[in-house]
Amino acid sequence: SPITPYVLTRQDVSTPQNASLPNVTIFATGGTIASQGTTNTQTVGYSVGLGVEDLIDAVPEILNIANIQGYQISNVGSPSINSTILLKLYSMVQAELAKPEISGVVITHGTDSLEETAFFLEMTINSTKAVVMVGAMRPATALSADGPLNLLQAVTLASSPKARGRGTMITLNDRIGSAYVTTKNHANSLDTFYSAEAGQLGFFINQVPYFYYEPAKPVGLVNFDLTNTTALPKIDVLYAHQDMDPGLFQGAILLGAEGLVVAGMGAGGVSSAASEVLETIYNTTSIPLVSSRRSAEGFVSPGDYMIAGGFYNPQKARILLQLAVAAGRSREEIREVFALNYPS
Ligand SMILES: NC(=O)C[C@H](N)C(=O)O
Repeated sequence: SPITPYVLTRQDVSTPQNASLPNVTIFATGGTIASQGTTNTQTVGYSVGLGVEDLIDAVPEILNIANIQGYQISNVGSPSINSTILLKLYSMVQAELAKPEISGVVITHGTDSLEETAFFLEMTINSTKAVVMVGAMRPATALSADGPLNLLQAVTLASSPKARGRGTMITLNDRIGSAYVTTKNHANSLDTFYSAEAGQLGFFINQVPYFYYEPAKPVGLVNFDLTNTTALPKIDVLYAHQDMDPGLFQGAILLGAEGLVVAGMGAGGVSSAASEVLETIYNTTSIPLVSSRRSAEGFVSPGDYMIAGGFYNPQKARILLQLAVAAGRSREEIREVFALNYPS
């Protein structure tokens, strides 16, 4: 069913839109940025409930930056974001960016799975306009809530001509990161999307985005056209550990998984028992098996029958595998997609 937009109007002037300002559309999905606690010191155990109009109304200053309209895509904690929501977001964002009058879009999202949605959009949206994902680590009711300034910065970024050609970006706590590599690093800290390895594109100084580099594309970037896609395949991530039950791999396949990502130990290690089961799956099915790492950073090298995840962490590898399977790529073609992010 069509979603009605919420348009923020200027209460102090008679004309709601300012023709000299860029137009930015906000898609709200839920998360801490849309959450409320019962006291202003509560920073855990709060609940999602604020709508896109509340988020926008809380920062009237954004009217000095852009003409804003907002759509409510979902209103959930980001662990509950699923491929149905992703496909809805994809088609609405793609359609919005195709409108000549739109400068860019902002997606408000819980931070827990924000990087997965961001990576999904990075690999599917076909536009040079800015796609900015933003969240918050403190609920809207907290002392020093971070959501309002994060949202103001996200709208500023989506309005900026300098943000074009940079793919999907994640902004939080003054930082601007590339969706291709940025990861949630800390469960509680405001600076959770800080990434020491790569992916920091810029920083806000007094709310002005400063980019360290000219626009550049990550080497492994691919574009999947989802125009005719109505569902995404089931891909599971299995986390390796001492005494892992190798039956979990077969169990996932029995439950309908069309691909598996293994969050292996170190640079992708699994026990010899697990490896035997995975090799049997490889030899008896055409299911793609991707080897990633439970270590926070690093590279998984190509070696055996497993498709090496390279630099992709398990959750990004899962999205890439999901898109490649949805595109009908064979196991060997999927290996080539992943190989784009290996050194050559
Ligand atoms: N900071 C956050 O947004 C966390 C929240 N649990 C979510 O991802 O929805």
